[in-house]
Amino acid sequence: MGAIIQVKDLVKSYGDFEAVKGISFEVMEGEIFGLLGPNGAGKTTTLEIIETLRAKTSGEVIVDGINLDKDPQAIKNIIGVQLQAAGYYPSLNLKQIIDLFAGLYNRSVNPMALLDTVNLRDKAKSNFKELSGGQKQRFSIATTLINEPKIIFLDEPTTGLDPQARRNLWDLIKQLRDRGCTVVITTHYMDEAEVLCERVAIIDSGKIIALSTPNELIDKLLDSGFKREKEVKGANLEDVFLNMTGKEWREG
Ligand SMILES: Nc1ncnc2c1ncn2[C@@H]1O[C@H](COP(=O)(O)OP(=O)(O)OP(=O)(O)O)[C@@H](O)[C@H]1O
Repeated sequence: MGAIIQVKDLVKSYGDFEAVKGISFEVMEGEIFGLLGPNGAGKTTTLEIIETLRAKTSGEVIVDGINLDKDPQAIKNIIGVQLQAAGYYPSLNLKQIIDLFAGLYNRSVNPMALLDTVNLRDKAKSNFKELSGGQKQRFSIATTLINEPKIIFLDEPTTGLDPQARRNLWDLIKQLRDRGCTVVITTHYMDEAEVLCERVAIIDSGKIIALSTPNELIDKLLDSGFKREKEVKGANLEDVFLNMTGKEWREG
């Protein structure tokens, strides 16, 4: 499969400050691609430029053969973007919000089937503000799927979730990939990137400093003679926690 996203020499300046300093990368069709980097590295800026939500300073972005400069609307039609929670209508219930979005996209969707995908069928009649943090995250992922996108963008989708909810969201993201969706994700959790991503780009101060599979990056570090200071045990505290509290969703 070929590249579905091509980014070439992308630059973004905010006034005198260059937040993205000429980065180039490709995302392959059907992969889960991770953008990793410390706070302020330029991940969200890069993502929002590709999503057509922020103007770039220079460079080229092509999504599924569509040039961002020529037809941003055509790009919008084939992508799913996880919206900020604050963007939802507080007085509508989940089913009504899905119906509303489906109308905006001019798509016919089965709201209950969509809620099943993210394990929220029981909450169909609840308002968004009545959901827990994990439920809100899952619902926001459900809304990215309404227009049956070829690519979905998830900006730190598991931040603030408990270990059960994180693992279940990982399963959901893998299922979307298995259904043919390309997924671009940003995260600060390296365990998440290692489990989910076929390839990752590490961004630091607006530049890509590494781009490969997690395995290759780890092997390269080991080849350089790297050794952990503390010997690693066969399990960690998260394994203890999950073993004692179970892996099922905790909040409906
Ligand atoms: N609208 C803006 N105006 C001015 N500077 C901005 C603007 N948006 C982002 N920046 C700056 O650009 C840099 C990159 O920000 P960006 O949000 O892309 O980083 P990030 O990698 O997503 O960080 P985080 O992990 O904290 O979300 C930061 O130094 C930030 O302060």
